Order: sequence, then structure tokens, then C-alpha cells
Amino acid sequence: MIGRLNHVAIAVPDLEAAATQYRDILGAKVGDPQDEPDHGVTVVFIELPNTKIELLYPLGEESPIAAFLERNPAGGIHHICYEVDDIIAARDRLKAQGARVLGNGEPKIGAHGKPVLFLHPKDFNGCLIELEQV
Ligand SMILES: CC[C@@H](C(=O)O)C(=O)SCCNC(=O)CCNC(=O)[C@H](O)C(C)(C)COP(=O)(O)OP(=O)(O)OC[C@H]1O[C@@H](n2cnc3c(N)ncnc32)[C@H](O)[C@@H]1OP(=O)(O)O
Ligand SMILES: [Co+2]
Repeated sequence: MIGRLNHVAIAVPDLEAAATQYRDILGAKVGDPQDEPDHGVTVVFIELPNTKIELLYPLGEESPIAAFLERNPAGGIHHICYEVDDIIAARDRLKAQGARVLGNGEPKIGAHGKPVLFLHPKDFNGCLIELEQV
């Protein structure tokens, strides 16, 4: 069901510093900051030859990454995103197998303009999973 690794997301305490580090120290292709108010985050995407890194910083009072950054003030890997062909079929199959789909269970439009869903980290070995329909 899952396909390519679309991105690995890292929550960071200082978005500008992290973007500068990836651009100037690691020599990566770093995009501009993008506010995603529907998701409560500001993101910066870094293009690698085989996947992307998504730097995440909280946006607004209800950011879903606020508690994570409080627990991990230096930042840390927050989620991984797998591509799927049919997100509704994937969701229904996962729910039938007992996995918890976060939010109201309906896909939201993600940072790439495609539908996304999140799966509870406690159901996947402590790793928050995002699914993106491609
Ligand atoms: C920009 C759009 C999109 C894209 O297109 O790429 C994005 O990536 S948006 C990214 C941000 N959005 C989300 O993360 C949405 C889904 N996430 C959530 O709903 C919440 O973050 C969460 C997973 C429900 C956790 O919320 P939190 O407030 O931290 O809840 P708890 O404090 O109750 O934590 C419960 C439990 O889970 C552990 N936890 C929390 N986050 C993670 C994580 N990222 N990875 C692994 N484990 C995590 C947390 O430590 C708690 O464990 P215990 O202490 O053992 O109970
Ligand atoms: Co993501």
C-alpha cells in the first residue's frame, strides 16, 4: 500500500537557523518558509536527490507540534511521510485493522497541495506517520 518516502519532518526551535544550516553547512537546496495555517505549522522544504526534509516550526496557539517541541527543546524527528495512490482506500484499510487516524479522519490538503492524513505514533512503533496521496 505505501510507496515512496515523500519526506522526513524535523521539528526545530529556530526555523531560520535550521534552514541556514542546511543551506550553508550541509549544502542542500533549501526552499522558502511556507505558512500552513490549517496545519498549525510553518514549513521549509529541503530537496534531496531521493526525498525531502520538512523543517517544522509551530504556527498559532494550537500548533500540533507545540507539545513535541516542549518535550524536545533542541528539536527532533517528528514524522515520516509515505506516498499512497488512494488515501481513502488506505485510510479505510488502516481503520479496519485498528490503526488510529488522527483528527476527524478526513484528509486535509497538505503542503504539496495533495490530501494528507496522520496515523497515531503509538500504533506504529512510536513513529508518527503521514500519508500523502500522489
Ligand atoms: C504542512 C502540512 C503537513 C505536510 O503536508 O507535510 C504536515 O506535515 S503538518 C505536521 C504537523 N501536524 C501534525 O503532526 C498532525 C498530527 N499530529 C497530531 O495530531 C499530534 O501531534 C499528536 C500525534 C496527536 C501528538 O500530539 P501531542 O500534543 O504531542 O499529544 P500527546 O502529548 O498526548 O502525545 C501522546 C503520546 O504520543 C507521543 N508523541 C507525540 N508526538 C509524537 C511524535 N511526533 N512522534 C512520536 N511520538 C509522539 C507523546 O510523547 C505521547 O507519548 P507518552 O508520553 O508515552 O504518552
Ligand atoms: Co509532513
